[in-house]
Amino acid sequence: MMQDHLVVSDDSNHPANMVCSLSRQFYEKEWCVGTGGSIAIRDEETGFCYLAPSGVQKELLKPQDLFVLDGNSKEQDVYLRKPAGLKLSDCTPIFQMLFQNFNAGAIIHTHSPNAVLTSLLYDDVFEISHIEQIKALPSERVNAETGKPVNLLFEDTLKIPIIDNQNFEYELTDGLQEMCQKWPHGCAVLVRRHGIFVWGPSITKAKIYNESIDYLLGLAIKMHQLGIPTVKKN
Ligand SMILES: CSC[C@@H](O)[C@@H](O)C(=O)COP(=O)(O)O
Ligand SMILES: [Zn+2]
Repeated sequence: MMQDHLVVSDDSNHPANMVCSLSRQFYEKEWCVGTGGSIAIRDEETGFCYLAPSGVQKELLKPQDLFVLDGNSKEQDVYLRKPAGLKLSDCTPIFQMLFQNFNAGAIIHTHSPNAVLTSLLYDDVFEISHIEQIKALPSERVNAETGKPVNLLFEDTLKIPIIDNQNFEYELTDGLQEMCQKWPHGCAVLVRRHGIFVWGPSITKAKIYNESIDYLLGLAIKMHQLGIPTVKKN
């Protein structure tokens, strides 16, 4: 029972197609090379979670390579689709923790060189302020009328916590969960000498957050080289 109908669709916005097309894009950006990185999407309507297999070249992924888990179930590993001969992403415990406990609709994990370098320039938290692009990222504030989160302002400071890497991906889950509890409005955690996890309520939002953060991390590295502080004191 391959359940191909769960992953085969003409719609380019179908989660299975999005995992594949974004994995290709992220390979081109050197965020997901040599099998590194992974993307997971939870379909808002069905609650089904689309996950990539482990240890494969992510830029070559096809929808038929994807696993589908039932995100509606209290049990962790209810497989709706399990491709033969493939193993679930090592990031799965982290993805499930973010889907279940922090309402993530999509998670992007990359080994972006900007993320790895930035994790070596800051101790516990990456910080940057007064750069226009931070306005693409969520703040702690909510809109009084809609109750929905609003984005950071130009003069706000974006903060992203950093945790230390471990030998195995699953060993990062508790540290990441701790940071999500400490920073409930955050959308990213850097993993030192490894990369970054970025999430959002949808894959569109997660992609915008990931791109914006990477742009800011790249700027921060150059600012360090030029001796410019990344947080502006008025
Ligand atoms: C280059 S191996 C990288 C893995 O250990 C891991 O960090 C990773 O990003 C992808 O794991 P995967 O199991 O292929 O989804
Ligand atoms: Zn990784």
